[in-house]
Amino acid sequence: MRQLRYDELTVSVAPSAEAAGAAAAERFAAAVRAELATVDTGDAVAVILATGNSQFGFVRAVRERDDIDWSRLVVLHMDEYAGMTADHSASFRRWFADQLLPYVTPREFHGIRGDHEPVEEELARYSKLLADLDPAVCVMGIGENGHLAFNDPPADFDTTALVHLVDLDDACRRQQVGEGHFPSLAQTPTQALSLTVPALIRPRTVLVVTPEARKAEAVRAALEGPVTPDCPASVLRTVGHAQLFLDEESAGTLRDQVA
Ligand SMILES: O=P(O)(O)OC[C@H]1O[C@](O)(CO)[C@@H](O)[C@@H]1O
Repeated sequence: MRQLRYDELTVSVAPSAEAAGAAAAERFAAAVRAELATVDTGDAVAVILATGNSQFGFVRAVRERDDIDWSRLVVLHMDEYAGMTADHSASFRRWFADQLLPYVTPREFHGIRGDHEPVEEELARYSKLLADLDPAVCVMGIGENGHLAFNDPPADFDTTALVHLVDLDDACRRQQVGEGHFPSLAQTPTQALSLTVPALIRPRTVLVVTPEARKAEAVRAALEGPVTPDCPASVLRTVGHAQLFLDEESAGTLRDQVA
């Protein structure tokens, strides 16, 4: 795996999406073991995990590992469409029900109830969970528009909120149609509940898994462009405890291969 560095950010380039996910899963397992060693025996550690096609390599690798004590992990996630029921095929809670929970049994899994009314109550509930559990590790992806969770550009880097209601931009919504989650743009939700950028980068270990050629432009902007809310993922270059896992395709347009 090639190692690059952009400002404070370590970037690892794996030969394939599967290898990038496996490398992130190995780092995740090590970070979890280190965190568990710092708490009392029997106590749990909270982690934030992402969903989406970019996370398949990671989730497939992490659920097969035998060195993660899931009984001592509390799993949170980072976003859900507003109004979305948990059984809809595009629901991010459904993603966990399909991709992770049949394979491993965390002590607790807390889904974001996108369909809860009023939405302010759900934002407050999830914000309190995050504040109380203080997650130690976050694993996420980068969207085609450079977003982190559902923080589309321009993202708020300075908010003191942990979870907020956001409008989804057309690029983000088009990606969801392109991936087959919704039949058309008109049927794609326009709002979501999302962890904020400060909440996503607050954990002591931040692992970002972003394979595939369709992410290459967002990756190039995040690493080689300015650090700006117009490219939300560029904030990762200011985070000393983050590591980005690419494959050769998503790293394919990087001009300055900084060793
Ligand atoms: O994996 P995808 O679908 O490319 O998405 C990248 C990021 O966007 C989201 O799917 C939606 O915000 C995140 O959960 C994920 O980390």
